[in-house]
Amino acid sequence: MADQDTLHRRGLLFILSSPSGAGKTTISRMLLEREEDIKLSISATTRPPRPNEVDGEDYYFVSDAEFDRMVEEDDFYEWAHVFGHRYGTPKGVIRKALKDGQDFLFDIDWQGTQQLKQKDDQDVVTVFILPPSIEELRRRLESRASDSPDVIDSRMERAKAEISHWAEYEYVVINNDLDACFEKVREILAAERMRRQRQTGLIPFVRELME
Ligand SMILES: Nc1nc2c(ncn2[C@@H]2O[C@H](COP(=O)(O)OP(=O)(O)O)[C@@H](O)[C@H]2O)c(=O)[nH]1
Ligand SMILES: Nc1ncnc2c1ncn2[C@@H]1O[C@H](COP(=O)(O)OP(=O)(O)O)[C@@H](O)[C@H]1O
Repeated sequence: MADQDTLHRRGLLFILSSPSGAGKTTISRMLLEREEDIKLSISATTRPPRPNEVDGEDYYFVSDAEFDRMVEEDDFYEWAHVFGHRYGTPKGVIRKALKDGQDFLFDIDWQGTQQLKQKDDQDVVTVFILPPSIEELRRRLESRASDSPDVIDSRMERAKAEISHWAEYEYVVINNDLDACFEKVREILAAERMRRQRQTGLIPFVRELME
């Protein structure tokens, strides 16, 4: 947002994707806690909540019928089937807030990333988080202890498919040491905020020099 050290600029859509278990939820939470002026884009999903999840904070947990209605009413920027459930990004206030310089964080998969890039390539920044190894990915999924062994197996299969899309992203960061990974993600955000194309206003002395 505009202050004495920054020019007025458009907001950006900061997308973090990773195979399930690589750490994007953890990194998203750190970013929202420690970084000012970025809001989470909260998705709607037909998946049931996990015990620690809160409706309206982690997701909008909706029924199949409600999701159908939202699709019919064109309420989504994009939506996709993932693990047998549906997930979508409600348009809500996003478009207007971008103009005012509000940044949004998206924790979405490669399908959603492709759709958002098609709709709004200039505002999108894409970051892919990789685990240090496949074995470590399985360990993390097991340590999260929120899924049955069958679900973990299917998440591992899906992880391999998700990883095959890594080359479609602008940035790739390996989540080995959590704090180091977080700092890299934060540096990407800081640099992207300063891109000249995002600046929509000139400070007076620059405008005078341009005249
Ligand atoms: N396309 C799309 N994918 C989403 C959306 N919200 C979440 N996802 C993806 O759905 C997948 C499953 O999410 P979740 O059930 O929370 O498990 P997670 O793997 O622990 O994040 C993840 O890959 C998310 O990135 C959305 O709005 N659109
Ligand atoms: N760098 C890391 N080292 C060790 N464990 C991690 C690291 N990053 C995340 N984890 C743990 O791995 C599990 C999966 O992380 P999570 O953020 O839920 O992944 P995702 O959202 O990508 O599915 C969680 O239990 C989390 O605490």
